[in-house]
Amino acid sequence: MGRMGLNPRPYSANPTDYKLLEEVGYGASATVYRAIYLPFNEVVAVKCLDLDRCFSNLDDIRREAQTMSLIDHPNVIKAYCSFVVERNLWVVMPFMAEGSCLHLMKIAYPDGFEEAAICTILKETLKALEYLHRQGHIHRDVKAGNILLDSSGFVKLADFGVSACMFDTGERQRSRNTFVGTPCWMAPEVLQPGSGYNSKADIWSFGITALELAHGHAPFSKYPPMKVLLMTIQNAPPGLDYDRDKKFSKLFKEMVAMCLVKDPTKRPTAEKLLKHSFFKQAKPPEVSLKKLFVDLPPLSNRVKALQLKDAAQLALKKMPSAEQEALSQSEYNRGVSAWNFDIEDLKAQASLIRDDDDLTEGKEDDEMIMTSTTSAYEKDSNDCRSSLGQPGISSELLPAESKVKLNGDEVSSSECLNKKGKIHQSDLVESPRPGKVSSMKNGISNEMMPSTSEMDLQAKAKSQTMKSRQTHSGPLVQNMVLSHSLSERGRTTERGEGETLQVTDRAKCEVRRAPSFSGPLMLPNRASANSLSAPIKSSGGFRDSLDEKSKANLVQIKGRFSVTSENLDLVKDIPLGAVPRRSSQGSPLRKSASVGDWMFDSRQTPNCQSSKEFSCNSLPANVIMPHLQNLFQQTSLQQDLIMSLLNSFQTAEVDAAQNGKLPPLPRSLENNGIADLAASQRERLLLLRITELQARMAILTEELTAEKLKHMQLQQQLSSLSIQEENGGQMEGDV
Ligand SMILES: Nc1ncnc2c1ncn2[C@@H]1O[C@H](COP(=O)(O)OP(=O)(O)OP(=O)(O)O)[C@@H](O)[C@H]1O
Repeated sequence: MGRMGLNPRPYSANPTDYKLLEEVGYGASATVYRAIYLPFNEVVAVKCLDLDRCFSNLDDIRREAQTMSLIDHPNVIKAYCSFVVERNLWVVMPFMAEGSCLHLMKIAYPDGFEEAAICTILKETLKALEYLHRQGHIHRDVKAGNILLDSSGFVKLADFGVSACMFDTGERQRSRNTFVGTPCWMAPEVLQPGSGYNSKADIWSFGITALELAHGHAPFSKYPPMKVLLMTIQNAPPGLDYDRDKKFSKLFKEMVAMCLVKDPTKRPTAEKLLKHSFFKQAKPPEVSLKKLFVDLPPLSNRVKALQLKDAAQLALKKMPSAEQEALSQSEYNRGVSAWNFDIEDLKAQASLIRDDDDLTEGKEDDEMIMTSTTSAYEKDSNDCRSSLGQPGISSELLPAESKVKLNGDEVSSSECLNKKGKIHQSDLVESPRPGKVSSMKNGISNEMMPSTSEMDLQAKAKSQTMKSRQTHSGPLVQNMVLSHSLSERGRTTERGEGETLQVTDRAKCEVRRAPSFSGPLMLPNRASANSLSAPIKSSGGFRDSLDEKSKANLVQIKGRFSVTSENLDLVKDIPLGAVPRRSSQGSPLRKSASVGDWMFDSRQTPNCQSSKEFSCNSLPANVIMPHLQNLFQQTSLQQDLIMSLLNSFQTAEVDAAQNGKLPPLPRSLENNGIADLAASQRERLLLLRITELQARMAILTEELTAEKLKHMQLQQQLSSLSIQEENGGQMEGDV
């Protein structure tokens, strides 16, 4: 790799020529440092990509770095050079002293920017997109977190981590049928692999970014990624349509609406969009943007404050993933947010969620902000405070104080609140050793939680009474997918009732690897970092475990969901409310475990009462019969689905055993050398899941049996009725 680009002043590929200073940002796979390039005594940014945490192979990364180096546009960040240092790829770039728009909003503009600033930011970003698209690139990760500002207010679009070349063929082209990007910002066509997409996907993300800049967060950003995915596909596109948006001009609303059209062919190109009247009013960046940060402390201090905030937030949420999984069992019965096996239920849930729910939650967030905002940085402190609480959960429920470790020093969240920007330089990362950057993370830990069963019970009980809806969203890590929503709520409440979270060395974990919602869908080991951003790739894990028949019928793979043409038709035909959920009891038929045939159990022959019920039934048989058939069909379908899920779990276990691998261990435990404990916990959890599925299958089987029985009885009644009718007819004839 080495030197790249057309820069007349070449930068060396020697890591010792760079003095890494403080951290100024981190993403899903990278940490960014302010650095000095010693030969020129020039400030640069060095992005240290942890190659172990990247999905791409080295060739892809090399290509991306090459792409960055060939960029030549004032609104697109270019790479001066890049080179490998141990297991990291260092990419040297211009330093953007004010960081990303996302950082800025998180620190000082939690409700978004005013329209004039948004207009300028968007126009500059659009110029970057217009250039990239003209060069044949799709950026694929347009969002506020990737729009950087320098000290003059100039705007540059960053992060080619997931960009693609429109002219690519073969493998790389095919990879564009996978999920790449960050769920909230992803266009519907990107979320539906197989349909393919092009530069218009960036226009959708651009529209979402406009909403993000207007509100301080992207639409749906508080929901788990899988829900975001469904909402993006099924709901009407978001827009500037609510009361809170009255302050925005018609032109702005119109421009956003043009971008957020589900049919990509109906979206304008970047070139055309730039000509929209909204952008005619844009002021130069140095006029409308510089004032946004003029009163703020230096970027490194802001980043530090955000890290503390993340850490405090994490301290409230974090627990060993095995515990999280166990906790989520109750929720899993019903069909959880991320791992929802009941597609119809999930669709219904998604369609019930309105964007203005976000608004309500936002207000709840705001209500938790404690003090008035006398200075921009004080705002951050307040923001920090607000982030400590789960939206909708009152401050009394929060622990008295949560402590985090920052570079070895224990810092309490209240200190974070009181610091008001006065973070001592000594707190800062000084100069990480080349190649060791990924290990220099702020540690945070929490005390071991109560036992799984205890927690589960309490979470179950408390989740019933919690009014607030789960509002996190975040990385869909394979081992953590069961951990969201209800379980989180239960846990938070529980902690709120007197449990003071403490830091122990035993359960250290990395702040940026925490399950932060509104983040990426990701595979295990993929770090969630930017809190609000990271790539998403389909796991395909579930697909692999489908049987051959299912594979043959496979029409779509959506993350962990595989929809087959077979079950698609059936699912389509099932009326939503008709799916039987209760368990019927006393079935006379039992499934033989050995042969799988239906056996009649004489001890459980229905009593007279039930027969009477049937005979008293005033509904004619021809009305009941189709309904029963329908129920029968649904129950069979559910049984099939459960069987295939069960198979998939078993296959996964067998595979793991054959490969000598267990499912990935919870990172915090792994780090603390108690991997064995974690492995056995995971085994227990898998067994639990299997048992639960089996129990569910047994219930469904019983229901099926009951329906079959009713069917038989109705048939008997029908035949006796027809015999009676025949006899009656004959008697009339005789008379
Ligand atoms: N040149 C730069 N100057 C200053 N800050 C930067 C620079 N590049 C990146 N950053 C900061 O670092 C953060 C992470 O960088 P980046 O987005 O490139 O990492 P990433 O791992 O690709 O993240 P993600 O995949 O989550 O988008 C940015 O959001 C920004 O705040």
